Amino acid sequence: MVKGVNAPLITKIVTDLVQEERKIAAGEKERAEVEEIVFPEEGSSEESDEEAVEEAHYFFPFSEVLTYSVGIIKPDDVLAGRVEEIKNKIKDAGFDIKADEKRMLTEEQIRVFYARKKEEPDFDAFVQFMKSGPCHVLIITKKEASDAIPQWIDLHKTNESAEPEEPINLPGLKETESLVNLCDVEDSIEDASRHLAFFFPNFHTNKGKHPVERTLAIIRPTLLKERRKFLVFFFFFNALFPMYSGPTLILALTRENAVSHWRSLLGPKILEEAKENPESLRAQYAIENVPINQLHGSSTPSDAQKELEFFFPEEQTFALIKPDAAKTHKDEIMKKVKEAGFSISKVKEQALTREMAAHFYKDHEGKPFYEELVNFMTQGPSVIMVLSKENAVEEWRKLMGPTNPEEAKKTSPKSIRAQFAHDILSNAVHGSSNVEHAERSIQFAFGELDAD
Ligand SMILES: Nc1ncnc2c1ncn2[C@@H]1O[C@H](COP(=O)(O)OP(=O)(O)OP(=O)(O)O)[C@@H](O)[C@H]1O
Repeated sequence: MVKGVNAPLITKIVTDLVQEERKIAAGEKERAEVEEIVFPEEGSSEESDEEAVEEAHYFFPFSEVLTYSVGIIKPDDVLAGRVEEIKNKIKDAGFDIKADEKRMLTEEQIRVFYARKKEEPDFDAFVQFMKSGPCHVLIITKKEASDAIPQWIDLHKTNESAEPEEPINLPGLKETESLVNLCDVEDSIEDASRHLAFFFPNFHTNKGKHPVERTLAIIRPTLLKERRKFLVFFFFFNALFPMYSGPTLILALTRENAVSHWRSLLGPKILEEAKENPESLRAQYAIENVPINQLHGSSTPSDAQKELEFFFPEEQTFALIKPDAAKTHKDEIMKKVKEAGFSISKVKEQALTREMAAHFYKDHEGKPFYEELVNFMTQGPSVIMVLSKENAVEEWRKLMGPTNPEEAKKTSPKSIRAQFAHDILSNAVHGSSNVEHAERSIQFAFGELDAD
């Protein structure tokens, strides 16, 4: 019970507010402007423009490095169930594993990868050994923005030059084990990129002359309300994922050196200083009698990363290329995945067990096509992937297209199912239907089962 309050007045206020909300929802009234959120500006990270430019070459997103290596875990270690252990040691040594595929290597692949050893007397026997069982082919990167390869070279060199009794040891490795012994990696950057193209033709490393970078741009409420035409400007950037958060427009802008480029277009953050440069956007779009600048841009690539992760968090989904499509259209489908902007966080080729197929399709148990579906899904290797992107679950479903390829051809002719599906059962790809399913499937396919 509330005492000492003007109940009729409170009732009136609440009723008025509800009425107002209804009018806003019906589009009859505009919402009153809310107090502006002030974002930390460049001052929070006192870095010069030069430094920002300097840092900008570590292309965004997510501090990925430009150099990748291909590593091979040999059949004896795979047979002995040591793959996870070796992968963990690679990670503990500061490397990141971008992809992992279990494969039977062909003689050609072995001879190409180990070309540097071809003069060794027992090379043919070694090739036969490598063909004796499945290997794990890894894409390895260094986590920080530094080159992955030199560290492998260092390890290799140290290993070769050291006394035989004193192999280099990394923490956690047995005396006779070095990373070089555990997982073969090529010696040079040139070899690395050649092998990457050879083993993972569709793995996109973003190695361009002008690496693409992203930055966050914010158009503050007052300007947004007054100058909507300003948005035309963003055609000069590749403005992705426009999102309205109340009355503020938040954009992820993409181009080479996006952070420093956007900052230089904005001009100084202090309006008085900006006005000295009338070409600057902050000067052009200053609002009379409003002392705050109307446009925000990330100060540095690392600030951009933090801000973008906050406003556009990356999502993961579970995706699978079904057995018949994996056999016939794998490369084309992987290409479409890349072109749609997904990063492939994990990938492996594996034939589903009945248990796995039943797990992925448990909602369909009892349906007339269930048995046929499980049989179909277990008939050969599938390509199993974790895909990352903003809004990944929905985006992947959109890229897959409708379940039935006949419908897909009509409504989404560019979708994977329109282009590569055979029929409603054999429809090329699978994707989780929501984030919870995706998490469970990822755990099921790459967590517990991998550890077995
Ligand atoms: N009527 C049907 N006849 C035969 N197979 C079917 C039929 N309906 C669905 N399927 C199979 O079952 C799978 C799961 O069906 P669901 O309705 O969940 O489709 P989806 O969500 O588009 O596909 P997925 O779950 O594979 O991503 C389909 O991908 C397809 O292989």
